[in-house]
Amino acid sequence: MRSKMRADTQTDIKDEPAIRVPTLVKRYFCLLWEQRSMAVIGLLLATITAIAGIALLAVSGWFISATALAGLSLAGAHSFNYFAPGAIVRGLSIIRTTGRYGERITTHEATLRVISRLRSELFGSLAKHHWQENPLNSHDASSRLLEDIKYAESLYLSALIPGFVMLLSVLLYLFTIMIFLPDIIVWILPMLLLTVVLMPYLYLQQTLKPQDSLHQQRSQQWSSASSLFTNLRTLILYQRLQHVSATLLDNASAADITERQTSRARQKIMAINNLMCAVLILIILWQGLLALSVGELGGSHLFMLLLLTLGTQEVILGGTSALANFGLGYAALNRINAHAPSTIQQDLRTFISAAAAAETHIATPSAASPAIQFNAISYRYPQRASAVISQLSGKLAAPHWYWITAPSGHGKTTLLHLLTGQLNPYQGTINIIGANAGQLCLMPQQIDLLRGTLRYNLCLHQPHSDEALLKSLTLVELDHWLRQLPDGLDTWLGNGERMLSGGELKRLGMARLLLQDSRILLLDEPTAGIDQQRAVRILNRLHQHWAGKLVIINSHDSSLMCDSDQAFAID
Ligand SMILES: Nc1ncnc2c1ncn2[C@@H]1O[C@H](COP(=O)(O)OP(=O)(O)OP(=O)(O)O)[C@@H](O)[C@H]1O
Repeated sequence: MRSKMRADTQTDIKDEPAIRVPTLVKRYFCLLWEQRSMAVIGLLLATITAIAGIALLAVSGWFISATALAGLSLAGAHSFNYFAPGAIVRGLSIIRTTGRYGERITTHEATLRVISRLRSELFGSLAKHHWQENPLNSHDASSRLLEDIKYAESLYLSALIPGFVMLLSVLLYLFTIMIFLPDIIVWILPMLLLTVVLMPYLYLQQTLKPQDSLHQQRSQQWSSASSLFTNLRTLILYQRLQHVSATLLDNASAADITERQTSRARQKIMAINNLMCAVLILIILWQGLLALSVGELGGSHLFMLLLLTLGTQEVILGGTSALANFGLGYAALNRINAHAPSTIQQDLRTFISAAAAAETHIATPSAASPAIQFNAISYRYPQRASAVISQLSGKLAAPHWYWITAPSGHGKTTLLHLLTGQLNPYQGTINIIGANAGQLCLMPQQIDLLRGTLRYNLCLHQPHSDEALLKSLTLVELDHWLRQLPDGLDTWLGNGERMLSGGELKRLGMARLLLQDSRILLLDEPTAGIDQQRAVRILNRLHQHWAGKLVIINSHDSSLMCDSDQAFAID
Protein backbone atom coordinates (compact mmCIF):
# COMPACT_ATOMS: atom_id res chain seq x y z
CA MET A 1 0.00 0.00 0.00
CA ARG A 2 1.08 3.54 -0.67
CA SER A 3 1.15 4.58 2.95
CA LYS A 4 3.00 1.42 4.00
CA MET A 5 5.63 2.40 1.50
CA ARG A 6 5.76 5.87 3.07
CA ALA A 7 6.42 4.40 6.49
CA ASP A 8 9.13 2.07 5.13
CA THR A 9 10.73 4.93 3.28
CA GLN A 10 10.98 6.90 6.47
CA THR A 11 12.92 4.07 8.10
CA ASP A 12 15.30 4.04 5.15
CA ILE A 13 16.13 7.70 5.64
CA LYS A 14 16.90 7.14 9.26
CA ASP A 15 19.10 4.08 8.74
CA GLU A 16 21.22 5.43 5.94
CA PRO A 17 23.79 8.15 6.41
CA ALA A 18 23.16 11.51 4.71
CA ILE A 19 23.02 11.16 0.96
CA ARG A 20 26.27 10.30 -0.76
CA VAL A 21 27.71 13.15 -2.72
CA PRO A 22 27.37 11.61 -6.18
CA THR A 23 23.67 10.67 -6.00
CA LEU A 24 22.41 13.63 -7.98
CA VAL A 25 25.38 13.43 -10.31
CA LYS A 26 24.46 9.78 -10.85
CA ARG A 27 20.89 10.81 -11.55
CA TYR A 28 22.12 13.37 -14.09
CA PHE A 29 24.15 10.72 -15.92
CA CYS A 30 21.23 8.27 -15.73
CA LEU A 31 19.07 10.86 -17.48
CA LEU A 32 21.82 11.55 -20.02
CA TRP A 33 22.06 7.81 -20.63
CA GLU A 34 18.31 7.75 -21.34
CA GLN A 35 18.99 10.37 -24.01
CA ARG A 36 22.10 8.53 -25.18
CA SER A 37 21.27 8.30 -28.90
CA MET A 38 20.78 12.04 -29.18
CA ALA A 39 23.73 12.78 -26.89
CA VAL A 40 26.08 10.51 -28.85
CA ILE A 41 24.90 11.92 -32.20
CA GLY A 42 25.55 15.41 -30.81
CA LEU A 43 29.02 14.38 -29.65
CA LEU A 44 29.85 12.83 -33.04
CA LEU A 45 28.56 15.85 -34.93
CA ALA A 46 30.56 18.18 -32.69
CA THR A 47 33.68 16.12 -33.37
CA ILE A 48 33.05 15.95 -37.10
CA THR A 49 32.43 19.72 -37.18
CA ALA A 50 35.63 20.52 -35.30
CA ILE A 51 37.77 18.13 -37.36
CA ALA A 52 36.22 19.35 -40.61
CA GLY A 53 36.98 22.93 -39.50
CA ILE A 54 40.64 22.12 -38.76
CA ALA A 55 41.00 20.09 -41.97
CA LEU A 56 39.36 22.88 -43.98
CA LEU A 57 41.94 25.36 -42.74
CA ALA A 58 44.83 22.96 -43.32
CA VAL A 59 43.75 21.77 -46.79
CA SER A 60 42.89 25.25 -48.01
CA GLY A 61 46.30 26.42 -46.68
CA TRP A 62 47.98 23.71 -48.69
CA PHE A 63 45.78 24.43 -51.73
CA ILE A 64 46.48 28.18 -51.71
CA SER A 65 50.24 27.77 -51.32
CA ALA A 66 50.44 24.90 -53.84
CA THR A 67 48.39 26.96 -56.35
CA ALA A 68 50.63 29.95 -55.79
CA LEU A 69 53.77 27.83 -56.29
CA ALA A 70 52.28 26.20 -59.40
CA GLY A 71 51.33 29.63 -60.76
CA LEU A 72 54.93 30.73 -60.65
CA SER A 73 55.74 28.63 -63.72
CA LEU A 74 53.44 28.38 -66.78
CA ALA A 75 54.03 24.62 -67.09
CA GLY A 76 53.20 24.08 -63.44
CA ALA A 77 50.04 26.16 -63.71
CA HIS A 78 48.80 24.02 -66.64
CA SER A 79 49.58 20.67 -65.08
CA PHE A 80 48.30 21.52 -61.57
CA ASN A 81 45.12 19.70 -60.58
CA TYR A 82 42.84 22.47 -59.25
CA PHE A 83 39.72 20.41 -59.25
CA ALA A 84 40.38 17.74 -56.56
CA PRO A 85 41.63 20.05 -53.76
CA GLY A 86 38.92 22.61 -54.64
CA ALA A 87 36.27 19.92 -54.28
CA ILE A 88 37.79 18.75 -50.97
CA VAL A 89 37.74 22.30 -49.60
CA ARG A 90 34.14 22.77 -50.69
CA GLY A 91 33.17 19.35 -49.26
CA LEU A 92 34.81 20.13 -45.92
CA SER A 93 33.09 23.49 -45.64
CA ILE A 94 29.71 21.83 -46.33
CA ILE A 95 30.43 19.19 -43.67
CA ARG A 96 31.47 21.86 -41.18
CA THR A 97 28.37 24.00 -41.72
CA THR A 98 25.87 21.13 -41.65
CA GLY A 99 27.68 19.52 -38.74
CA ARG A 100 27.48 22.73 -36.76
CA TYR A 101 23.72 23.09 -37.29
CA GLY A 102 23.11 19.42 -36.51
CA GLU A 103 25.33 19.59 -33.45
CA ARG A 104 23.50 22.62 -32.07
CA ILE A 105 20.11 21.01 -32.57
CA THR A 106 20.98 17.62 -31.07
CA THR A 107 23.19 18.72 -28.18
CA HIS A 108 20.79 21.44 -27.08
CA GLU A 109 17.83 19.11 -27.40
CA ALA A 110 19.57 16.41 -25.32
CA THR A 111 20.55 18.98 -22.67
CA LEU A 112 17.06 20.45 -22.58
CA ARG A 113 15.50 17.03 -22.06
CA VAL A 114 17.92 16.07 -19.30
CA ILE A 115 17.67 19.39 -17.49
CA SER A 116 13.91 19.69 -17.74
CA ARG A 117 13.52 16.16 -16.29
CA LEU A 118 15.95 16.98 -13.51
CA ARG A 119 14.21 20.25 -12.77
CA SER A 120 10.74 18.72 -12.74
CA GLU A 121 11.91 15.85 -10.50
CA LEU A 122 13.45 18.24 -8.00
CA PHE A 123 10.60 20.72 -7.95
CA GLY A 124 7.99 17.95 -8.05
CA SER A 125 9.68 16.38 -5.08
CA LEU A 126 9.81 19.68 -3.22
CA ALA A 127 6.13 20.28 -3.86
CA LYS A 128 5.10 16.75 -2.90
CA HIS A 129 6.79 16.69 0.47
CA HIS A 130 5.66 18.96 3.15
CA TRP A 131 8.11 21.67 4.02
CA GLN A 132 7.05 21.61 7.65
CA GLU A 133 9.39 18.68 8.19
CA ASN A 134 12.26 20.34 6.43
CA PRO A 135 11.79 24.07 6.83
CA LEU A 136 13.06 25.86 3.76
CA ASN A 137 12.98 29.47 2.79
CA SER A 138 11.09 29.16 -0.47
CA HIS A 139 12.74 32.15 -2.18
CA ASP A 140 16.16 30.98 -1.19
CA ALA A 141 15.53 27.35 -2.05
CA SER A 142 14.08 28.07 -5.47
CA SER A 143 16.72 30.61 -6.47
CA ARG A 144 19.50 28.28 -5.34
CA LEU A 145 17.96 25.36 -7.19
CA LEU A 146 17.43 27.37 -10.37
CA GLU A 147 20.95 28.73 -10.27
CA ASP A 148 22.46 25.31 -9.62
CA ILE A 149 20.45 23.52 -12.26
CA LYS A 150 21.65 26.15 -14.73
CA TYR A 151 25.23 25.12 -13.93
CA ALA A 152 24.33 21.47 -14.35
CA GLU A 153 23.50 22.24 -17.99
CA SER A 154 27.18 22.78 -18.62
CA LEU A 155 28.12 19.19 -17.71
CA TYR A 156 27.34 17.78 -21.13
CA LEU A 157 27.11 20.87 -23.31
CA SER A 158 30.16 22.83 -22.19
CA ALA A 159 32.28 20.17 -20.52
CA LEU A 160 31.95 16.70 -22.04
CA ILE A 161 31.60 17.84 -25.66
CA PRO A 162 34.41 20.43 -25.87
CA GLY A 163 36.65 18.22 -23.68
CA PHE A 164 36.18 15.17 -25.92
CA VAL A 165 36.54 17.21 -29.12
CA MET A 166 39.72 18.83 -27.81
CA LEU A 167 41.37 15.52 -26.87
CA LEU A 168 40.48 13.86 -30.17
CA SER A 169 41.65 16.87 -32.21
CA VAL A 170 44.97 16.97 -30.35
CA LEU A 171 45.54 13.26 -31.00
CA LEU A 172 44.81 13.69 -34.71
CA TYR A 173 47.07 16.74 -34.77
CA LEU A 174 49.94 14.78 -33.21
CA PHE A 175 49.38 11.96 -35.69
CA THR A 176 49.57 14.38 -38.66
CA ILE A 177 52.68 16.10 -37.31
CA MET A 178 54.35 12.72 -36.86
CA ILE A 179 53.79 11.99 -40.55
CA PHE A 180 55.38 15.24 -41.77
CA LEU A 181 57.82 16.28 -39.02
CA PRO A 182 58.36 13.27 -36.70
CA ASP A 183 61.46 14.81 -35.07
CA ILE A 184 59.65 17.75 -33.52
CA ILE A 185 57.31 15.66 -31.37
CA VAL A 186 59.74 16.12 -28.45
CA TRP A 187 59.15 19.87 -28.73
CA ILE A 188 55.45 19.99 -29.20
CA LEU A 189 54.38 17.20 -26.85
CA PRO A 190 55.32 19.11 -23.66
CA MET A 191 53.73 22.27 -25.07
CA LEU A 192 50.53 20.38 -25.82
CA LEU A 193 50.50 18.80 -22.36
CA LEU A 194 50.77 22.26 -20.83
CA THR A 195 47.93 23.68 -22.91
CA VAL A 196 45.65 20.65 -22.67
CA VAL A 197 46.27 19.60 -19.05
CA LEU A 198 47.91 22.33 -16.98
CA MET A 199 46.00 25.33 -18.29
CA PRO A 200 42.53 23.74 -17.96
CA TYR A 201 43.53 22.68 -14.43
CA LEU A 202 44.55 26.24 -13.48
CA TYR A 203 41.36 27.56 -15.09
CA LEU A 204 39.37 25.08 -12.99
CA GLN A 205 41.09 26.28 -9.82
CA GLN A 206 40.32 29.90 -10.57
CA THR A 207 36.71 29.06 -11.38
CA LEU A 208 35.90 26.81 -8.44
CA LYS A 209 37.65 28.72 -5.67
CA PRO A 210 35.31 31.73 -5.62
CA GLN A 211 32.34 29.72 -6.85
CA ASP A 212 30.77 28.94 -3.48
CA SER A 213 30.81 32.53 -2.24
CA LEU A 214 29.66 33.81 -5.64
CA HIS A 215 26.81 31.33 -5.65
CA GLN A 216 25.82 32.35 -2.15
CA GLN A 217 25.96 36.06 -3.01
CA ARG A 218 23.95 35.62 -6.22
CA SER A 219 21.26 33.50 -4.59
CA GLN A 220 21.04 35.93 -1.71
CA GLN A 221 20.59 38.69 -4.25
CA TRP A 222 17.77 36.84 -6.05
CA SER A 223 16.18 35.90 -2.79
CA SER A 224 16.14 39.49 -1.49
CA ALA A 225 14.90 40.78 -4.86
CA SER A 226 12.07 38.28 -4.84
CA SER A 227 11.14 39.04 -1.22
CA LEU A 228 11.24 42.77 -2.02
CA PHE A 229 8.66 42.35 -4.78
CA THR A 230 6.48 40.07 -2.67
CA ASN A 231 6.49 42.42 0.30
CA LEU A 232 6.41 45.66 -1.66
CA ARG A 233 3.15 46.88 -0.18
CA THR A 234 4.18 46.28 3.47
CA LEU A 235 7.59 47.84 2.89
CA ILE A 236 6.04 50.98 1.41
CA LEU A 237 3.53 51.19 4.27
CA TYR A 238 6.31 51.00 6.86
CA GLN A 239 8.60 53.24 4.77
CA ARG A 240 11.32 50.61 4.63
CA LEU A 241 11.55 50.30 0.85
CA GLN A 242 14.66 52.46 0.53
CA HIS A 243 16.45 50.52 3.24
CA VAL A 244 15.67 47.15 1.61
CA SER A 245 16.63 48.44 -1.86
CA ALA A 246 19.98 49.63 -0.48
CA THR A 247 20.66 46.17 1.01
CA LEU A 248 19.77 44.61 -2.32
CA LEU A 249 22.19 46.91 -4.15
CA ASP A 250 24.94 46.04 -1.64
CA ASN A 251 24.34 42.33 -2.24
CA ALA A 252 24.44 42.83 -5.98
CA SER A 253 27.66 44.84 -5.96
CA ALA A 254 29.43 42.32 -3.67
CA ALA A 255 28.55 39.57 -6.16
CA ASP A 256 29.65 41.76 -9.09
CA ILE A 257 33.06 42.37 -7.50
CA THR A 258 33.64 38.64 -6.92
CA GLU A 259 32.55 37.91 -10.48
CA ARG A 260 34.85 40.58 -11.92
CA GLN A 261 37.85 39.27 -9.97
CA THR A 262 37.16 35.71 -11.08
CA SER A 263 36.73 36.74 -14.66
CA ARG A 264 40.07 38.64 -14.61
CA ALA A 265 41.91 35.64 -13.20
CA ARG A 266 40.41 33.43 -15.90
CA GLN A 267 41.28 35.90 -18.65
CA LYS A 268 44.90 35.82 -17.51
CA ILE A 269 44.98 32.05 -17.86
CA MET A 270 43.41 32.25 -21.31
CA ALA A 271 46.01 34.85 -22.32
CA ILE A 272 48.85 32.56 -21.17
CA ASN A 273 47.29 29.68 -23.09
CA ASN A 274 47.07 31.86 -26.21
CA LEU A 275 50.72 32.70 -25.78
CA MET A 276 51.66 29.03 -25.52
CA CYS A 277 49.71 28.26 -28.67
CA ALA A 278 51.62 31.08 -30.42
CA VAL A 279 54.90 29.50 -29.25
CA LEU A 280 53.67 26.20 -30.72
CA ILE A 281 53.20 27.89 -34.09
CA LEU A 282 56.70 29.40 -33.86
CA ILE A 283 58.16 25.96 -33.12
CA ILE A 284 56.40 24.53 -36.18
CA LEU A 285 57.65 27.45 -38.29
CA TRP A 286 61.21 27.15 -37.00
CA GLN A 287 61.45 23.39 -37.38
CA GLY A 288 59.50 23.47 -40.65
CA LEU A 289 61.89 26.01 -42.18
CA LEU A 290 64.84 23.84 -41.12
CA ALA A 291 63.19 20.81 -42.78
CA LEU A 292 62.40 22.94 -45.85
CA SER A 293 66.02 24.07 -46.15
CA VAL A 294 67.26 20.47 -46.30
CA GLY A 295 64.46 19.44 -48.67
CA GLU A 296 62.61 17.20 -46.18
CA LEU A 297 59.40 19.26 -46.39
CA GLY A 298 57.70 21.12 -49.25
CA GLY A 299 56.72 24.80 -48.90
CA SER A 300 53.02 24.07 -49.32
CA HIS A 301 53.19 21.34 -46.66
CA LEU A 302 54.80 23.76 -44.23
CA PHE A 303 51.98 26.23 -44.86
CA MET A 304 49.48 23.42 -44.35
CA LEU A 305 51.05 22.43 -41.00
CA LEU A 306 50.99 26.03 -39.80
CA LEU A 307 47.30 26.37 -40.56
CA LEU A 308 46.64 22.94 -39.07
CA THR A 309 48.25 24.15 -35.84
CA LEU A 310 46.16 27.33 -35.98
CA GLY A 311 42.94 25.32 -36.37
CA THR A 312 43.85 22.88 -33.55
CA GLN A 313 44.77 25.82 -31.35
CA GLU A 314 41.23 27.23 -31.75
CA VAL A 315 39.77 23.93 -30.57
CA ILE A 316 42.23 23.75 -27.66
CA LEU A 317 41.31 27.25 -26.51
CA GLY A 318 37.62 26.34 -26.75
CA GLY A 319 38.26 23.28 -24.58
CA THR A 320 40.31 25.06 -21.90
CA SER A 321 37.19 25.83 -19.90
CA ALA A 322 35.75 22.30 -20.30
CA LEU A 323 37.27 20.99 -17.07
CA ALA A 324 36.12 24.08 -15.18
CA ASN A 325 32.60 23.70 -16.56
CA PHE A 326 32.59 20.08 -15.44
CA GLY A 327 33.70 21.21 -12.00
CA LEU A 328 30.97 23.86 -11.90
CA GLY A 329 28.25 21.41 -12.89
CA TYR A 330 29.51 18.78 -10.46
CA ALA A 331 29.76 21.28 -7.60
CA ALA A 332 26.25 22.58 -8.36
CA LEU A 333 24.74 19.09 -8.25
CA ASN A 334 26.62 18.44 -5.02
CA ARG A 335 25.23 21.60 -3.52
CA ILE A 336 21.66 20.56 -4.34
CA ASN A 337 22.42 17.19 -2.75
CA ALA A 338 23.74 18.78 0.37
CA HIS A 339 20.91 21.30 0.79
CA ALA A 340 18.02 19.16 -0.40
CA PRO A 341 15.78 17.84 2.36
CA SER A 342 16.06 14.14 3.06
CA THR A 343 12.72 13.54 1.36
CA ILE A 344 14.08 14.81 -1.96
CA GLN A 345 17.21 12.77 -1.53
CA GLN A 346 15.06 9.74 -0.92
CA ASP A 347 13.14 10.51 -4.10
CA LEU A 348 16.37 10.76 -6.05
CA ARG A 349 17.45 7.38 -4.79
CA THR A 350 14.05 6.06 -5.77
CA PHE A 351 14.40 7.48 -9.28
CA ILE A 352 17.76 5.80 -9.63
CA SER A 353 16.76 2.37 -8.45
CA ALA A 354 14.50 0.60 -10.89
CA ALA A 355 12.96 -1.58 -8.19
CA ALA A 356 11.95 1.40 -6.15
CA ALA A 357 10.62 3.08 -9.28
CA ALA A 358 8.13 0.24 -9.59
CA GLU A 359 7.12 0.84 -5.98
CA THR A 360 6.13 4.43 -6.67
CA HIS A 361 3.60 3.28 -9.24
CA ILE A 362 0.27 4.61 -8.10
CA ALA A 363 -2.18 1.86 -7.37
CA THR A 364 -5.24 1.80 -9.57
CA PRO A 365 -8.31 2.72 -7.60
CA SER A 366 -10.45 -0.20 -6.71
CA ALA A 367 -14.23 -0.25 -6.78
CA ALA A 368 -14.19 -0.51 -2.98
CA SER A 369 -15.79 2.39 -1.19
CA PRO A 370 -13.15 4.86 0.00
CA ALA A 371 -11.68 4.49 3.46
CA ILE A 372 -8.55 5.30 5.40
CA GLN A 373 -7.21 2.91 7.98
CA PHE A 374 -4.31 3.77 10.22
CA ASN A 375 -2.65 1.53 12.73
CA ALA A 376 -0.66 2.80 15.71
CA ILE A 377 0.73 5.85 13.91
CA SER A 378 3.06 8.22 15.72
CA TYR A 379 4.50 11.48 14.56
CA ARG A 380 6.96 13.97 16.00
CA TYR A 381 8.12 17.17 14.25
CA PRO A 382 11.92 17.06 13.91
CA GLN A 383 12.17 20.34 15.84
CA ARG A 384 10.07 19.08 18.80
CA ALA A 385 11.05 16.83 21.66
CA SER A 386 7.71 15.04 22.10
CA ALA A 387 5.35 13.32 19.68
CA VAL A 388 2.29 15.24 18.48
CA ILE A 389 0.47 12.05 17.57
CA SER A 390 1.18 8.89 19.44
CA GLN A 391 0.00 5.34 18.67
CA LEU A 392 -3.20 6.52 16.97
CA SER A 393 -5.36 3.90 15.27
CA GLY A 394 -8.70 4.08 13.53
CA LYS A 395 -10.69 3.49 10.38
CA LEU A 396 -12.59 6.27 8.65
CA ALA A 397 -14.85 4.97 5.89
CA ALA A 398 -17.32 6.39 3.37
CA PRO A 399 -20.11 7.39 3.22
CA HIS A 400 -19.60 9.14 6.53
CA TRP A 401 -18.39 12.55 7.49
CA TYR A 402 -15.89 12.52 10.36
CA TRP A 403 -15.17 15.51 12.56
CA ILE A 404 -11.76 15.36 14.18
CA THR A 405 -12.02 16.70 17.69
CA ALA A 406 -9.24 17.71 20.04
CA PRO A 407 -8.21 20.90 21.80
CA SER A 408 -6.20 23.44 19.87
CA GLY A 409 -2.59 22.40 19.22
CA HIS A 410 -3.29 18.69 19.77
CA GLY A 411 -2.45 17.55 16.26
CA LYS A 412 -5.64 17.78 14.18
CA THR A 413 -3.92 19.49 11.24
CA THR A 414 -0.93 17.20 11.67
CA LEU A 415 -3.23 14.17 11.32
CA LEU A 416 -4.70 15.56 8.08
CA HIS A 417 -1.18 16.08 6.74
CA LEU A 418 -0.29 12.51 7.67
CA LEU A 419 -3.39 11.16 5.94
CA THR A 420 -2.66 13.11 2.76
CA GLY A 421 0.95 11.92 2.75
CA GLN A 422 2.47 15.35 3.27
CA LEU A 423 4.06 14.04 6.46
CA ASN A 424 5.33 10.54 7.10
CA PRO A 425 4.57 8.75 10.36
CA TYR A 426 7.73 7.48 11.99
CA GLN A 427 5.80 4.53 13.31
CA GLY A 428 2.70 2.69 12.16
CA THR A 429 1.00 2.39 8.80
CA ILE A 430 -1.69 4.26 6.90
CA ASN A 431 -3.70 2.41 4.29
CA ILE A 432 -5.77 4.24 1.71
CA ILE A 433 -8.54 2.03 0.39
CA GLY A 434 -10.58 2.62 -2.75
CA ALA A 435 -8.75 5.75 -3.92
CA ASN A 436 -5.41 6.65 -5.41
CA ALA A 437 -3.25 9.63 -4.47
CA GLY A 438 -4.96 11.87 -7.01
CA GLN A 439 -8.37 11.16 -5.52
CA LEU A 440 -7.51 12.37 -2.07
CA CYS A 441 -7.77 16.10 -1.74
CA LEU A 442 -7.18 18.54 1.10
CA MET A 443 -8.55 22.01 1.66
CA PRO A 444 -5.79 23.52 3.80
CA GLN A 445 -6.37 25.75 6.79
CA GLN A 446 -4.78 28.69 5.01
CA ILE A 447 -6.14 29.28 1.53
CA ASP A 448 -3.50 30.72 -0.75
CA LEU A 449 -4.66 33.14 -3.38
CA LEU A 450 -2.62 32.81 -6.54
CA ARG A 451 -1.91 35.96 -8.46
CA GLY A 452 -4.14 35.41 -11.46
CA THR A 453 -7.77 35.48 -12.49
CA LEU A 454 -10.60 33.98 -10.47
CA ARG A 455 -10.88 31.31 -13.18
CA TYR A 456 -7.18 30.48 -12.74
CA ASN A 457 -7.59 30.38 -8.97
CA LEU A 458 -10.42 27.88 -9.30
CA CYS A 459 -9.12 25.71 -12.11
CA LEU A 460 -5.49 25.50 -10.97
CA HIS A 461 -4.35 24.35 -14.42
CA GLN A 462 -7.25 21.95 -14.96
CA PRO A 463 -9.84 22.62 -17.64
CA HIS A 464 -13.35 23.29 -16.29
CA SER A 465 -16.36 24.74 -18.06
CA ASP A 466 -17.79 28.09 -16.96
CA GLU A 467 -20.93 26.24 -15.88
CA ALA A 468 -18.93 23.99 -13.55
CA LEU A 469 -17.14 27.00 -12.07
CA LEU A 470 -20.40 28.86 -11.58
CA LYS A 471 -22.01 25.81 -9.96
CA SER A 472 -19.19 25.40 -7.46
CA LEU A 473 -19.29 29.12 -6.61
CA THR A 474 -23.06 28.93 -6.15
CA LEU A 475 -22.78 25.95 -3.78
CA VAL A 476 -20.53 27.99 -1.49
CA GLU A 477 -22.62 31.18 -1.92
CA LEU A 478 -20.01 33.13 -3.84
CA ASP A 479 -22.33 33.68 -6.83
CA HIS A 480 -23.44 37.13 -5.63
CA TRP A 481 -19.85 38.12 -5.05
CA LEU A 482 -18.99 36.90 -8.57
CA ARG A 483 -21.66 39.16 -10.10
CA GLN A 484 -20.03 42.20 -8.53
CA LEU A 485 -16.64 41.45 -10.07
CA PRO A 486 -15.84 43.79 -12.97
CA ASP A 487 -14.62 41.01 -15.30
CA GLY A 488 -16.50 38.07 -13.77
CA LEU A 489 -14.41 34.90 -13.85
CA ASP A 490 -11.61 36.80 -15.56
CA THR A 491 -11.15 39.29 -12.73
CA TRP A 492 -7.62 39.32 -11.35
CA LEU A 493 -7.20 38.35 -7.71
CA GLY A 494 -4.25 38.23 -5.37
CA ASN A 495 -1.70 40.41 -3.71
CA GLY A 496 -1.78 43.87 -5.24
CA GLU A 497 -5.03 43.02 -7.06
CA ARG A 498 -8.47 42.31 -5.66
CA MET A 499 -8.35 40.70 -2.21
CA LEU A 500 -10.99 38.52 -0.50
CA SER A 501 -12.27 38.58 3.07
CA GLY A 502 -11.33 35.69 5.38
CA GLY A 503 -14.71 33.98 4.98
CA GLU A 504 -14.70 34.50 1.19
CA LEU A 505 -11.27 32.93 0.98
CA LYS A 506 -12.50 29.84 2.85
CA ARG A 507 -15.42 29.56 0.47
CA LEU A 508 -13.09 29.91 -2.50
CA GLY A 509 -11.09 27.02 -0.99
CA MET A 510 -14.26 24.91 -0.80
CA ALA A 511 -15.17 25.82 -4.40
CA ARG A 512 -11.71 24.61 -5.48
CA LEU A 513 -12.30 21.35 -3.67
CA LEU A 514 -15.72 20.93 -5.26
CA LEU A 515 -14.09 21.02 -8.68
CA GLN A 516 -11.79 18.10 -7.83
CA ASP A 517 -12.82 14.61 -8.75
CA SER A 518 -11.89 13.23 -5.33
CA ARG A 519 -13.24 10.26 -3.41
CA ILE A 520 -11.72 11.33 -0.11
CA LEU A 521 -11.99 14.96 0.99
CA LEU A 522 -10.19 16.49 3.92
CA LEU A 523 -11.12 19.97 5.11
CA ASP A 524 -9.07 21.89 7.65
CA GLU A 525 -11.17 24.53 9.43
CA PRO A 526 -13.43 25.08 6.41
CA THR A 527 -15.98 27.28 8.17
CA ALA A 528 -13.66 29.53 10.19
CA GLY A 529 -14.63 33.14 9.51
CA ILE A 530 -18.03 32.19 8.04
CA ASP A 531 -21.19 33.10 9.96
CA GLN A 532 -22.99 30.10 11.42
CA GLN A 533 -26.19 30.28 9.36
CA ARG A 534 -24.29 30.47 6.11
CA ALA A 535 -21.93 27.69 7.26
CA VAL A 536 -24.93 25.40 7.98
CA ARG A 537 -26.46 26.12 4.57
CA ILE A 538 -23.17 25.45 2.77
CA LEU A 539 -22.45 22.24 4.71
CA ASN A 540 -25.94 20.94 3.92
CA ARG A 541 -25.30 21.48 0.22
CA LEU A 542 -21.89 19.79 0.47
CA HIS A 543 -23.54 16.79 2.18
CA GLN A 544 -25.74 16.32 -0.87
CA HIS A 545 -22.96 16.99 -3.37
CA TRP A 546 -20.45 14.64 -1.74
CA ALA A 547 -22.89 11.81 -0.94
CA GLY A 548 -21.04 8.47 -0.91
CA LYS A 549 -17.62 10.06 -0.39
CA LEU A 550 -15.39 10.01 2.67
CA VAL A 551 -15.20 13.49 4.20
CA ILE A 552 -12.90 14.31 7.11
CA ILE A 553 -13.23 17.72 8.75
CA ASN A 554 -11.06 19.45 11.27
CA SER A 555 -13.15 22.10 12.99
CA HIS A 556 -13.57 23.70 16.39
CA ASP A 557 -17.27 24.23 15.80
CA SER A 558 -18.83 20.84 16.53
CA SER A 559 -22.29 22.47 16.61
CA LEU A 560 -22.14 22.31 12.81
CA MET A 561 -22.16 18.49 12.85
CA CYS A 562 -25.22 16.76 11.36
CA ASP A 563 -26.88 13.78 13.00
CA SER A 564 -25.29 11.39 10.52
CA ASP A 565 -21.76 12.80 11.13
CA GLN A 566 -19.33 11.09 13.48
CA ALA A 567 -16.78 12.53 15.85
CA PHE A 568 -13.24 11.16 15.83
CA ALA A 569 -11.36 12.14 18.96
CA ILE A 570 -7.58 12.03 18.73
CA ASP A 571 -6.79 12.88 22.30
N1 LIG B 1 6.30 22.60 11.50
C1 LIG B 1 6.16 22.42 12.82
N2 LIG B 1 7.25 22.28 13.57
C2 LIG B 1 7.17 22.08 14.90
N3 LIG B 1 6.01 22.01 15.57
C3 LIG B 1 4.88 22.15 14.86
C4 LIG B 1 4.89 22.36 13.45
N4 LIG B 1 3.62 22.46 13.02
C5 LIG B 1 2.84 22.33 14.11
N5 LIG B 1 3.59 22.14 15.20
C6 LIG B 1 3.13 21.93 16.57
O1 LIG B 1 2.44 20.70 16.61
C7 LIG B 1 1.33 20.79 17.46
C8 LIG B 1 0.09 20.34 16.72
O2 LIG B 1 -0.16 21.27 15.69
P1 LIG B 1 -1.46 21.17 14.80
O3 LIG B 1 -1.45 22.29 13.85
O4 LIG B 1 -1.57 19.81 14.26
O5 LIG B 1 -2.60 21.39 15.92
P2 LIG B 1 -4.15 21.57 15.73
O6 LIG B 1 -4.79 20.61 16.66
O7 LIG B 1 -4.55 21.50 14.32
O8 LIG B 1 -4.29 23.05 16.26
P3 LIG B 1 -5.45 24.16 15.94
O9 LIG B 1 -6.73 23.57 16.38
O10 LIG B 1 -5.04 25.32 16.75
O11 LIG B 1 -5.38 24.42 14.47
C9 LIG B 1 1.26 22.22 17.94
O12 LIG B 1 1.77 22.29 19.24
C10 LIG B 1 2.14 23.00 16.99
O13 LIG B 1 2.78 24.07 17.62
